[in-house]
Amino acid sequence: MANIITVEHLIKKYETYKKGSGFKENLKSLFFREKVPVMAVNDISFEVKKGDIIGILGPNGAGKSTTIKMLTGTLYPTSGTIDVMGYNPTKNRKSYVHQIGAVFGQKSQLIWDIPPIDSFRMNKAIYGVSNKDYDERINRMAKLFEVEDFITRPTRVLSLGERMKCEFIMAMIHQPKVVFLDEPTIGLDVIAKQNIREFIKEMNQEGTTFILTTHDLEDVEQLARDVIIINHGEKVFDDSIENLRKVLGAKKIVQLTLQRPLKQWDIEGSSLLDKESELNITVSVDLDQISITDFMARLSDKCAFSDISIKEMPMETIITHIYQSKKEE
Ligand SMILES: Nc1ncnc2c1ncn2[C@@H]1O[C@H](COP(=O)(O)OP(=O)(O)OP(=O)(O)O)[C@@H](O)[C@H]1O
Repeated sequence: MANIITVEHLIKKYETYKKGSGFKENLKSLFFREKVPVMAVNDISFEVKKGDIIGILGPNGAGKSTTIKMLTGTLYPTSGTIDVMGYNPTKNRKSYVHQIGAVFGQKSQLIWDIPPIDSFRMNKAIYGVSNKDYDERINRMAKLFEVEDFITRPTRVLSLGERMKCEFIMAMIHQPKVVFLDEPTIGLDVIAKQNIREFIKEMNQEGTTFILTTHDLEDVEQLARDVIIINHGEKVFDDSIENLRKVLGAKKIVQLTLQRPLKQWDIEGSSLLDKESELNITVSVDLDQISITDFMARLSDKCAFSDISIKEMPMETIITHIYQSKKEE
């Protein structure tokens, strides 16, 4: 599939100033300020395919927001190139913003004192959307999101979940081909999160490409087809979600409630991960060494248990492993 975004050797260096501690140091810094560079994004290259949903993950301060800001053209890169559908985001701003949409969980695009429906109309005028297209899109999105009841109330009285639904509608009125989402489900309850995710899936099926940064791994598991992980400004993973799941090998996590305490764990191809109590244990099973059927047979021979649950390796464990392994290198 064709690339919609190509990023090459992207670097963003912020300059901060060292602040002295104590009176003497503070006085000195009035006349001489020592520059301290922060490499927020340090030589990152990647590509995004048309129609993809790509998740950008990373711990706090990794450089995700800085990357998204450069992609949307609100921040100049120190060096490197960004190509989004043939556009350089910091040049030809006017035509570029017609092609993209953005939803930032921490920042509203709606006008606080007027109802969302009026903000929508404002975007309609800014982007020159025809009456027919506007009516069609608004009706459809309003139905999908069930926002009819509250889009006529001032934005400032809306709940966070209601406002976020309106933020999405606001970003989609001009039918952008690429949409950037920075923490779009932050602070939302499970139902609101699910609504937002369904909306993203639906818009993606109609051809919109989404670039998503989030700390919510559920967002990534449910939405992303490809994942980029950045840590300390550097790219440490760039592959499909399937391959991300396989980073620690083909493993299953088995939780057991035993009937009698076990002296030791010795089933080949598996290892004890956690012992919550004498009778409650968690085991990791390596499917490259033992099939789950053989493991179950061995388990039944070895011990009596009253409860069992078999799960995938948690995404959190995999991602923490990726963050840490890069740190140790
Ligand atoms: N304007 C700025 N001046 C100086 N340093 C900055 C500036 N903006 C961000 N930084 C620094 O750059 C690094 C990357 O910040 P960024 O906001 O991109 O991280 P992030 O991955 O989005 O983090 P989070 O998940 O906490 O939002 C951080 O160390 C941050 O302190």
